[in-house]
Amino acid sequence: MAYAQVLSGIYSISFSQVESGINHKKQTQVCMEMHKDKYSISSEHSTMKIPHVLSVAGSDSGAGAGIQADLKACAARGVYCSTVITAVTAQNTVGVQGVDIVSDDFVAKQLRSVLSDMQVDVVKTGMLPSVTVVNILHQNLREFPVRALVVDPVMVSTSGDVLAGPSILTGFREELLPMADIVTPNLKEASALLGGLKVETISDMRSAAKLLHDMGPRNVLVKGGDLPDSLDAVDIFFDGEDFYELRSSRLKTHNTHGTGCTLASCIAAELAKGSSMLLAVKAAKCFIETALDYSKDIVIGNGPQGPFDHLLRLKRNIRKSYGQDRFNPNDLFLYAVTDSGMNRKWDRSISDAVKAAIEGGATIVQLREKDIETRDFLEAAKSCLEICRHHGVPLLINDRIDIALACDADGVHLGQSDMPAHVARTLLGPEKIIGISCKTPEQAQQAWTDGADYIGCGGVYPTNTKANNPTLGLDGLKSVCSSSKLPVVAIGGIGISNAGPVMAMDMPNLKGVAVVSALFDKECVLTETRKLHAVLVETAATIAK
Ligand SMILES: Cc1ncc(COP(=O)(O)OP(=O)(O)O)c(N)n1
Ligand SMILES: Cc1nc(C(=O)O)sc1CCOP(=O)(O)O
Ligand SMILES: [Mg+2]
Repeated sequence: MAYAQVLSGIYSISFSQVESGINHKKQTQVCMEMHKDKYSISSEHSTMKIPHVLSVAGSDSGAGAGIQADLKACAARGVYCSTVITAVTAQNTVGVQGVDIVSDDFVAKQLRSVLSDMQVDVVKTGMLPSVTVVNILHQNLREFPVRALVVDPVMVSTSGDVLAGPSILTGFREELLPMADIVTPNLKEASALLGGLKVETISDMRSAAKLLHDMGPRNVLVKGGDLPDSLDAVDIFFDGEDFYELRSSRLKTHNTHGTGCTLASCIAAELAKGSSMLLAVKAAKCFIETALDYSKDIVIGNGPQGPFDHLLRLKRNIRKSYGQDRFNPNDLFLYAVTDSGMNRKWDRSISDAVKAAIEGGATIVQLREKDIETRDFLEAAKSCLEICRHHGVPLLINDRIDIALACDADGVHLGQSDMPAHVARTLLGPEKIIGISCKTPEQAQQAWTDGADYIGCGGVYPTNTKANNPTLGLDGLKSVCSSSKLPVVAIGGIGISNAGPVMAMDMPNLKGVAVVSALFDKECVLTETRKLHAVLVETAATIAK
């Protein structure tokens, strides 16, 4: 019953773009009946609606991509997945040895079987081998509307084998893209959809996203995994108004077969659970990064490109896997920490300061409000949370677990004299982010044991913002980084002039810098954040060379 209530909450989240497609579900009723010594649940219809994705795609006998990847990705995200198989491929880690296309009639039959009966929330498409199949899908979606359509315009396998000819492009352009809530092409697919336009740089990706958006999909994600000379895997997300550059670290692994199918399926799964589009995309990217990292050394097959393991969650410590889902260490890249005194001095509200920092490129925000009333802190936290959620940026609260709980912030940052991390974990649960300040290797090791998600290490340089704060220097930062597996963010006296040398230390777990006065003790937060962001990006690019 509680689960049914939770789900009804999820469905109340509006999908304004797809409202016309909402499938009105039958109301269900449950009654608990007591029969002597036992309870039974009776209902006229089923009482638990499980989020449901229908994958319309080809089968991969090697099970790294296609329908098999979609099934595993949805299972990993806790979502039911039904399937319509459009083609059967004989495929392994070497390449595609054969393709047997399922007849158009039988694709139509499968679609009708599922859509007419099973209350699908989101349809995700992969390999669509002919324009006729696109027509059939289009007709079925008009007859059986769903809440969202995710189109992965598969044309070529990762091994380079062609899975759909150029004739499919007309079907995509004229029928599927105008109905799609998101389309997720890689560089080659974006170029093909745009008639051979060159898509080779981040700037090309932005232009391509805009042009593809003009074809009708509500959102576009151009995947830059194949970008040459890029330190990170950079994708461009465009929602028709704003561009977002989504970065994740590029992992050294050959086990990448099926990442495109998995990404699209994860987006579909998150949408089916009620997520907004940007959060769905971010969660999907984070899942891929975690799965690739977990699978980087597994050996399946003798070919150049192996599959990865979607179901790591089953094999890992539950808390850590939850942790990986909702916390992406790359979010520590530019960490904005507020200070009410500084914002008061410059006559702006906390929420205006936070908004400007995010617009300038801050990737995570901490409210560190040492001298305001609890009631005012809570109000400020709620309005900042709204801004942060809108931009997909996590919001943490300094010291005050009560405030974090009351406004449902994404987590807390705690110092050595604050509540111990393991107690905070018990109070906050497995999904919240916990950061711990550490100045020594011993504290860093304890933070890991206590279940923290990241370390804040400082003061790297002398600071006026925190009284009597010892300065560790770059050497102190290095020794904390080397003694922990946790991601680290450097803090203390960092600004535009000295952020470069911090990041240039190139410690693998040093993910970014946290700053207070460099952003907030300035007249224009937006300008200062942009400048610092540019310095960090430039340093990262230099290191990559
Ligand atoms: C990212 C980050 N790192 C360190 C700190 C300092 O936290 P703490 O030691 O609890 O000191 P106060 O901030 O509470 O004065 C931080 N806030 N953020
Ligand atoms: C809040 C805080 N914690 C520190 C630590 O060393 O743990 S230094 C610090 C203040 C950082 O402010 P600024 O960027 O203005 O120097
Ligand atoms: Mg503290």
